[in-house]
Amino acid sequence: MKKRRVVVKIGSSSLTDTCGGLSKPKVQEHAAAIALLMKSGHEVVLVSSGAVAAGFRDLGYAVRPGTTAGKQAAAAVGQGLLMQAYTDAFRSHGIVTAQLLLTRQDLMRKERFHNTGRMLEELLHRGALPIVNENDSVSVEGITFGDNDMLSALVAGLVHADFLAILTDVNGLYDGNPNHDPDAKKYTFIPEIHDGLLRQASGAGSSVGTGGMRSKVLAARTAGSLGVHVFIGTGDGAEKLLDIVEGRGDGTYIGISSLMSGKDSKRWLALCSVPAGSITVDGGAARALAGKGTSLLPVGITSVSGNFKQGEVVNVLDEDGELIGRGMVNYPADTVSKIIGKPGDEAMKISGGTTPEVIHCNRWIHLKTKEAVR
Ligand SMILES: Nc1ncnc2c1ncn2[C@@H]1O[C@H](COP(=O)(O)OP(=O)(O)O)[C@@H](O)[C@H]1O
Ligand SMILES: N[C@@H](CCC(=O)OP(=O)(O)O)C(=O)O
Repeated sequence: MKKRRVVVKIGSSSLTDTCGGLSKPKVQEHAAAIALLMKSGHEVVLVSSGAVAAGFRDLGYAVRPGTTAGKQAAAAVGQGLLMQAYTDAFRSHGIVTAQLLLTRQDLMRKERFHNTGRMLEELLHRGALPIVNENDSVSVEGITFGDNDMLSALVAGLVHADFLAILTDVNGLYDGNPNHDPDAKKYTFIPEIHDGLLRQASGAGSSVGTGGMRSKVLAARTAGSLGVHVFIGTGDGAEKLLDIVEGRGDGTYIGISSLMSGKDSKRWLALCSVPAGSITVDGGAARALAGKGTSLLPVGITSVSGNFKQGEVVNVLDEDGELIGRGMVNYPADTVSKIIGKPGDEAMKISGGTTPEVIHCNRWIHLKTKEAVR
């Protein structure tokens, strides 16, 4: 896989324990995952929250302070603790850390913006890990970044990152807050952010997080406009970030289809994707898919199995049940079931979609059975 420049954003909820306060085991787990990503050849910039959450208890606050002065004071204590924990954790992996505290003005003025960018380039060139946070203790109310989700999107644009991974305490964007609505459904793949998605995302889920899912979706939109692809979700263990950049993360990918362009896309479909179901096609469709440049249309489908969602990957089988390939679907399983065997116009009327293709040829790989991985 291509070596990528990745910005990783870690929220307060993923760094603290249940009573607030920094969780060293969590810091160490993130450090192991970032170290593995760097050792695999990827360049990483870390945007880390957690200064206020790490500092408020030592100042005698029972909960995260609400006043500006309280947050600034807690951040002045917590930022040092946060960096100390990161520096210790990364030293054990032989990685040098660098602290960068930004205020909004640093990115608003062109000269400072370029200086910051050059400095980050130098750190990356030297193999160090820049760790960025807002300079909370001196940031002036009204001209802050608002939250670190937006800061991470701007940093990703500044360093021309390929990918922004936003790690949080929930495994992706749902069509409602899953902590309140047990029937909320998760999006695995979103081509781009539209206003309807913003309406489905609400505020913070923990007592230490600030912006909630809404600020992540807004950040994803900004990152997208800067040409950066985004993942929002979670993960465990040292492999989690490698899994995320290779398309196996537990969360929502935004704009990932173009990230996985050309050969990378095909390789990911073949090797790394985990099929969420299968579609069986008739002989005509099987022959067409085996040739070049053909998309899968509903008219060639004979049955559907599994409860896959839009944007997930499915196995495509011939009438004998043999695997012929794998592709990313434009419609969820229940919609595909309704348009089986239908001509394009009728299928679009039923699905309400803008394309009759169930799998576009750019998101399809033809596999011989013995090449199949799962
Ligand atoms: N549509 C949604 N999908 C997923 N999570 C949501 C949604 N709307 C609101 N949330 C909430 O957003 C929270 C994550 O944001 P936040 O608490 O600010 O985390 P962090 O500290 O990682 O930035 C989740 O725990 C969840 O309660
Ligand atoms: N800069 C602040 C974090 C602000 C913030 O956006 O927090 P979060 O929603 O947990 O990412 C801090 O370090 O405490």
